[in-house]
Amino acid sequence: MTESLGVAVLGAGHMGADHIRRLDRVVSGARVAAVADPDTDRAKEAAAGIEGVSVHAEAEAALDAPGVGAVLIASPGPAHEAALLAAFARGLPVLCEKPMVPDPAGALRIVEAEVRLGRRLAQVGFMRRYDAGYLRLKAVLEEGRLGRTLMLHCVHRNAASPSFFTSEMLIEDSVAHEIDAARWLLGEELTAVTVLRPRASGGAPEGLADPQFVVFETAGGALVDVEVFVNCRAGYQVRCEAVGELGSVRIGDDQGPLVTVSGSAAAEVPQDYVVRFADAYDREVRAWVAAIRRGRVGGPSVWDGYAASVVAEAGVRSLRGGGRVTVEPAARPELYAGGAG
Ligand SMILES: NC(=O)C1=CN([C@@H]2O[C@H](COP(=O)(O)OP(=O)(O)OC[C@H]3O[C@@H](n4cnc5c(N)ncnc54)[C@H](O)[C@@H]3O)[C@@H](O)[C@H]2O)C=CC1
Ligand SMILES: O=C1[C@@H](O)[C@H](O)[C@@H](O)[C@H](O)[C@H]1O
Repeated sequence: MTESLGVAVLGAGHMGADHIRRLDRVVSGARVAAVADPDTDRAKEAAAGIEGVSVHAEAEAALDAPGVGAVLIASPGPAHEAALLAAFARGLPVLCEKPMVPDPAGALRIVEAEVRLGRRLAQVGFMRRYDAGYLRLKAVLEEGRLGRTLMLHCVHRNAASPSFFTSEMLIEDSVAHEIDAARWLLGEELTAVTVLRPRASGGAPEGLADPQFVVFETAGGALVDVEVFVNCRAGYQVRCEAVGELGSVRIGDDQGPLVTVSGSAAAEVPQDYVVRFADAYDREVRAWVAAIRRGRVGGPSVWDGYAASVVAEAGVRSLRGGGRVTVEPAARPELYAGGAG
């Protein structure tokens, strides 16, 4: 492919606007051809100054706009199923933000639709797989120096949650990242989940179960714990430590530059994911564009998206008082053969 890849971006909110900027200014070989958002003012603002872009209220109109050869879905999770099916119907490759489809039945419909096509068309936006720290952690585990991995300890804290956030979304939207990262790092499926609730923080909106402590069991007998705290107020903090038989490896403690002034020294803490994972999103979108230009789609698959939804749904049942809930996924189609993640 010699021409740049024309991308339709669906959703021009926080992530969509950031991906539009990235496609326009950071990633070579691609351009923003169309933007869709029911809030057309927001879409126009995100597309301002981009040559040749068209703006739409309806997602399907953007997919049919001139020059569109791929789709980046950054609308809210419940809108993803319709957008993925519309892209598949047009044979357009997709990068779909997580959660791919929050409801496992809908997620399975996406798997089945791609299997009917007989080839991969979609990549799911689990960007931790492109983060330098996570990649180093995975490399250490694969070297085998630590022996078998026994446990992962994860921390996922946001400074504040959006106003629409529910107790279930701490698992479906936030812990979704750790579910995928654990499957990918360990190469094992998560088979059971238990969600514990400490007392709620006074900093969380009334009624929100925040923080939560989530424990996953894996098929091979490892344990993964996740502290998720989406109104921690202090800043955005994502850490992961793998404990093996012979040692441990930990990422996420890197600080910003140390500023010393007026008798004290302090390091800056990023306030959100757009800053903390900026490099990972860049690498993710670059890899997606490069693969499409070579006629392929790689990265986290719709099966990975489905697996995350099934595990998260089990987590939601545990949160609602189900205790320890076992995960019961559908059979994995041949198209996605290989280990977990
Ligand atoms: N990978 C990551 O680290 C992150 C991923 N996300 C994911 O990105 C997606 C978007 O999240 P945010 O940008 O934070 O939400 P947001 O609420 O800031 O923006 C969503 C936008 O989508 C628009 N929209 C609603 N229905 C639509 C439809 N059918 N078609 C097109 N646009 C539609 C809304 O009007 C809004 O402008 C979600 O799936 C979220 O989970 C969000 C934050 C970080
Ligand atoms: O994906 C994300 C958001 O949707 C989610 O709400 C946040 O908790 C995560 O930190 C962020 O990476």
